[in-house]
Amino acid sequence: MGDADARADGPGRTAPSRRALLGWGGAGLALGAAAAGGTAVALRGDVAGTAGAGTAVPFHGPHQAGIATPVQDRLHFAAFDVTTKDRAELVALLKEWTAAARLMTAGRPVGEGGFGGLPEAPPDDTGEALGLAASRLTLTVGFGPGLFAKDRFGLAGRRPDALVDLEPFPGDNLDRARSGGDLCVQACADDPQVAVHAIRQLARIGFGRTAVRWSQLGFGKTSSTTPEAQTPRNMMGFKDGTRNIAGTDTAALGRHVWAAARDGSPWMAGGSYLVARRIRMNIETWDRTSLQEQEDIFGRDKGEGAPVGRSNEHDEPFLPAMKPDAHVRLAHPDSNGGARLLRRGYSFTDGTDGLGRLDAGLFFLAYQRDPRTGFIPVQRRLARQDGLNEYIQHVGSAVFAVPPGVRDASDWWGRTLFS
Ligand SMILES: C=CC1=C(C)c2cc3[nH]c(cc4nc(cc5[nH]c(cc1n2)c(C)c5CCC(=O)O)C(CCC(=O)O)=C4C)c(C)c3C=C
Ligand SMILES: [Fe+2]
Repeated sequence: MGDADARADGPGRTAPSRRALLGWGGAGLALGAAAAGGTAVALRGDVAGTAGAGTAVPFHGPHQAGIATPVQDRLHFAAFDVTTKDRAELVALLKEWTAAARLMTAGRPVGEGGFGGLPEAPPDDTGEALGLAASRLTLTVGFGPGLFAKDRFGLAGRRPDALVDLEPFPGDNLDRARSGGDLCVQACADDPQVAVHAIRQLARIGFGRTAVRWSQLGFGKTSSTTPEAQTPRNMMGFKDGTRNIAGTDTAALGRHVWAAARDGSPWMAGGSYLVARRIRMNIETWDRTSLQEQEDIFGRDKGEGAPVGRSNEHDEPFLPAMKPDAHVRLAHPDSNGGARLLRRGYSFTDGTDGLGRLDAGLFFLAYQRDPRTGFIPVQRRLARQDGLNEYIQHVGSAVFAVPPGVRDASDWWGRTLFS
């Protein structure tokens, strides 16, 4: 039995899965190959007639899907602590996660499915996505700094210099319970149930080896990688993502997003670095702020999204025309030595804070080739000078090395790191 066919059913214990016992692994390989071949119509269901239809995003490729691929409507992001101390168990987990992700992104249930198997055992798949379309589900995995700690998994010498611990920025009010993590999985889909189902299956497969540390649901993407499409709006009502890096801009992606072997960690070539920040908005205060003040704060108008002094959203910003503390002026590459980020964040509303205010904001996700020349210099400037700071607070933070894509049906998340 291979690593991928062992599943933990308690701390330190592994048991053969029903999938392994019944030998369904070949079906996963065939589906992975189909997904790799290009856009596919994905059917999720155990038996003919229960399946939905929809588009699947190819799982295999040089880069993980979910970075430069078009942004979906919904997010479920989860950070995990690795609870096993055993490197072989961690490798087995990553292989099992890869096999499950390959199936789910192709619109298939995990393992043997949600019903019809051995009546004595729980089904391999929890079932809530049966009959739903693939919904452009992408699953993107990342490795946090803790994974590379000395005397843990023998990875200390492989920690990329770019995987820095983020410094505290002025104004941060970080909640440790919503920060950090050894592993992360970003699940994006057009159907929230599909994204939530995917994280749930991975958490379940990881039982005994990982535990969910924190998670975040998101809606209403606040940035897109498709500039030709309508720019989405954030919870402050402004178009967000106008000057994002496009998923088709291979030159900008190569320069600012994809890590290269020459950057110092060859295992990361084709990967990227993710910074996640949970940013709470004081929307009740914002809602009492005049339109002029709101527009000054961003340096763009609220209707069209045009930069100050210009007429159209995609006109080139003229920074000297903006207030010195305007967000766009401070975040623009010209103010930060050319730094550019691929933003992929989502809005969130997580109930209320007990004081009559919505716990709402932006779950900021940014991919870059190196946070030391990407997020960090931009955030240093914003944290000190941004007029937006009066209305926002950073309450969660994490950074992850996002390895290259899974090449084919025999490959797995993290192979280049562990091999
Ligand atoms: C450190 C990076 C950034 C953080 C944190 C951040 C928070 C944040 N941003 C908005 C809303 C908008 N941001 C816009 C542009 C923009 N923001 C950043 C970086 C961070 N934002 C960059 C690099 C840029 C692009 C600058 C440029 O090249 O012109 C815009 C304008 C539209 C757009 O281009 O996307 C809005 C609106 C919020 C609400 C927020 C925290 C809650
Ligand atoms: Fe911004």
